[in-house]
Formats: sequence, structure tokens, C-alpha cells
Amino acid sequence: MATRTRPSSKRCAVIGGSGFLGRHLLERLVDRGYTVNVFDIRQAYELPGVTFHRGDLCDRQALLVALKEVSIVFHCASPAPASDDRALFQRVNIDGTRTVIQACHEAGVQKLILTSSASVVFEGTDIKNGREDLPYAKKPIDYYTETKIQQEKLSSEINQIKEKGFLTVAIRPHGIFGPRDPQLVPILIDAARRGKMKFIIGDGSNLVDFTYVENVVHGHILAAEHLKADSPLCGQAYHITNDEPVRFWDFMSQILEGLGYSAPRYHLPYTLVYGIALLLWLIALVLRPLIRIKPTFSPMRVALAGTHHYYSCARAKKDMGYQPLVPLREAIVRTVESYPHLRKGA
Ligand SMILES: NC(=O)C1=CN([C@@H]2O[C@H](COP(=O)(O)OP(=O)(O)OC[C@H]3O[C@@H](n4cnc5c(N)ncnc54)[C@H](OP(=O)(O)O)[C@@H]3O)[C@@H](O)[C@H]2O)C=CC1
Ligand SMILES: CC(C)=CCC[C@@H](C)[C@H]1CC[C@H]2C3=C(CC[C@]12C)[C@@]1(C)CCC(=O)C[C@@H]1CC3
Repeated sequence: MATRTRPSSKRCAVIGGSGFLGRHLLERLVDRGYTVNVFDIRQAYELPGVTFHRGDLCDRQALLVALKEVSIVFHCASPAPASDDRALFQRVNIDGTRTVIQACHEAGVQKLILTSSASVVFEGTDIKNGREDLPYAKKPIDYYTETKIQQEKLSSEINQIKEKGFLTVAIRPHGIFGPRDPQLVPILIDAARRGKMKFIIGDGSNLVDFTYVENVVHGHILAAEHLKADSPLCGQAYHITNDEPVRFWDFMSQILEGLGYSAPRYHLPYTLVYGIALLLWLIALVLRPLIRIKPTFSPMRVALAGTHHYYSCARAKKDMGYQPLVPLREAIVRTVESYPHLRKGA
């Protein structure tokens, strides 16, 4: 085992700190007086008070350098769900998380805060006010979710091994959005620009959680600060949402109209769209060796757009005093304002 110096409780590392959530998280950590090391496969920016370590989280030696004298590790790295690359998810989310845990143990890290996802219980059918004790999806909607389940199990199991002397907790956000998000708003506007956002899938009444990134950050920091040997957080998972379920299509319409695009108006039956998406996905799979096609409406996206999926965050409120800091209306305004380059006509 490596020689250790007692780490300061204000020294932390953010694995995946160049990403959307990771960068917001470390900005807030710096504001709160933490010293932050970033570990990421790419360096996207520079920030005073932050030390960058570029590397692959599957590389234990590289990780050990970034975790030296660190007390808290936030692990929020993952390949993007849209990559749909099974081998990559397996390598990074499962094998890589195992490596992160080993490196934390070796470096004498005290707490690991893992970013999981509420979708670990989602199978493509309605979830209303789902609590954390729902069973993991037996048929996860994609490879990404399949490996997020395994990742969460790994971090929870390691917490049971008391002699390892470090504590873990998993945060399950849902539908994160906000400034600099490379997924939700850019994908939505790209679809609108290509004339694909004219239709509402289903009757449009399905409620979904969309969570502002600053609220997700707040949940992570509360978890780190409340995670102690005798606390109920040890080894548990916590939903972190805006606690304001919204109709999926109202939310999309507000973003679209805020950026100058028309909201979708015509309804299409859910089963029809899902069937077409499945067919296109199968065709893309068969043609993959010859040509790589990525349909905008994957079966996963159709399921997310046409079903209820919202989650209770009562457990986070009770155990760590969580309350969302930014309400949905304000969050949408801030998000829309942060994408001037995606405005219609820009
Ligand atoms: N966005 C969302 O709506 C939700 C996200 N989550 C979870 O939140 C976390 C953060 O997501 P988000 O910020 O959106 O994702 P991002 O893709 O923006 O950030 C992830 C970061 O991790 C990096 N990374 C990927 N693979 C490795 C690797 N092998 N070693 C080191 N770094 C790596 C990425 O680099 P690169 O970009 O080069 O791949 C990227 O910088 C993830 O765990 C995700 O599963 C959970 C629920 C919802
Ligand atoms: C129908 C359509 C083209 C909508 C555009 C928005 C979508 C790109 C997002 C709507 C719900 C989002 C979502 C995720 C990614 C972006 C959306 C599909 C996740 C899959 C990201 C990773 C997770 O852990 C779960 C998220 C669920 C919601």
C-alpha cells in the first residue's frame, strides 16, 4: 500500500471534472473553500485553485497521483449514453469503477460519492413518485443503464466491508439540464432545426423529472458532508430531483419557444412511434458493419419522452436536509439564456 499522510477533509477530487456536471460541481466546491483535483480523460478548461490530472480512470497508477492526500472523491465520469458502445460502458463504468474503488482504498480516501442515475430502475414503463427501494431494472433500457446498475451495486457493496474504512453513497439524479449541458438542449435544438420536433409522442400528459444542474451539485455536496460512519447514508442511494415533476412536452416546449422555435403540436400514438424507433434501431444495428446511422428517436428516447418517470426525493430531504435551490421556472430561464448560439437564426 502507498505511504499516506492524513488527508485534509477539505481536499477532494472530481473524477469526470471536465464534464457538464463535474465542472459545475467543482466550481461550487471551490466557492465553498475546498481544494480540488480534477481527474478526466480530457482537460476542457483551467480554473484557479484546481489542479488537473489528465488520465483514464481505468489506470490505477494515474488515479493514485490525483488522489494523493484527498479525503473525498466524487466519481461523475461516464461515457455519454448516446455512444451506445457496450464494451466502452463495461470498461469505464464497471471495470473502471472497480479501479476507482481500489485506488481510493490505497490512497486512504475516506468518502466516495458516486453519481449514479435514477434510470437504474426504469424499464421503459411508467414510474410515478418512485422511491429508492424500487428494484433495479431487470431489463434496463440500454447498455448505459445496465452498467450504471452494476456500478451502483459495486459502490454499495464496498461500503459493507467496514475494515476497508471508507464510506460510499450514490446520488441518482434525473434529466440533468443547465448551462453547458452537451446533451439535452443541443440534441433538442438539433432535432428542431432538422424539422423533427413537430410531434408530441402520446397524449402529452406524461410527467417527468428534469433537474437543474445546481440542484444536482447541491445534492452531491450535502451527501459528502453528511456521509459519516454512523449516518444512514452509508452504502445508500438517493434520488436528487427538482421535486417538481413536469409534463415532458411542456418542458421541451418551454425550451424550444424560449430559443425561438415552435413547440410541437401534432400528436402521434406512442406505440406507433416506439415501433418505428425499434425498427430503425434494428436496421441501424444490422447495417453497423457497413455504415453508422444514429436515429434521433432511439427506442430509449421515445420511452423517455412518452412515459411517466418521476421520483421521490423524500429520503434525501430526511437524511441530508435536501431541498432544491433553484425552482424549475428559474432554471429554465437561466438555461435558455445560456445558449444564445442555439437561438433560432443565430
Ligand atoms: N446528464 C444527465 O442527464 C445525467 C447524468 N447522470 C450521470 O452523471 C454523471 C455526469 O454526467 P454528465 O456530466 O452529463 O456527463 P459528461 O459526459 O458531460 O461528463 C463525463 C466526463 O467524464 C469523462 N470521462 C469519460 N470516460 C472517462 C474515463 N475513462 N476516464 C476519465 N474520464 C472519463 C468524459 O470525457 P469525454 O467527454 O471525453 O467522454 C467527461 O469529461 C455521469 O456519471 C452520468 O451517468 C445521471 C443522470 C442523468
Ligand atoms: C425526443 C427528443 C429528441 C428529445 C430531446 C431531449 C432528449 C435528448 C433528452 C430528454 C430526456 C433526457 C434524458 C437523458 C439524456 C437526454 C434526454 C434523452 C438521460 C438518458 C441522460 C443519462 C441518464 O442517466 C438518464 C437521462 C434521462 C433523461
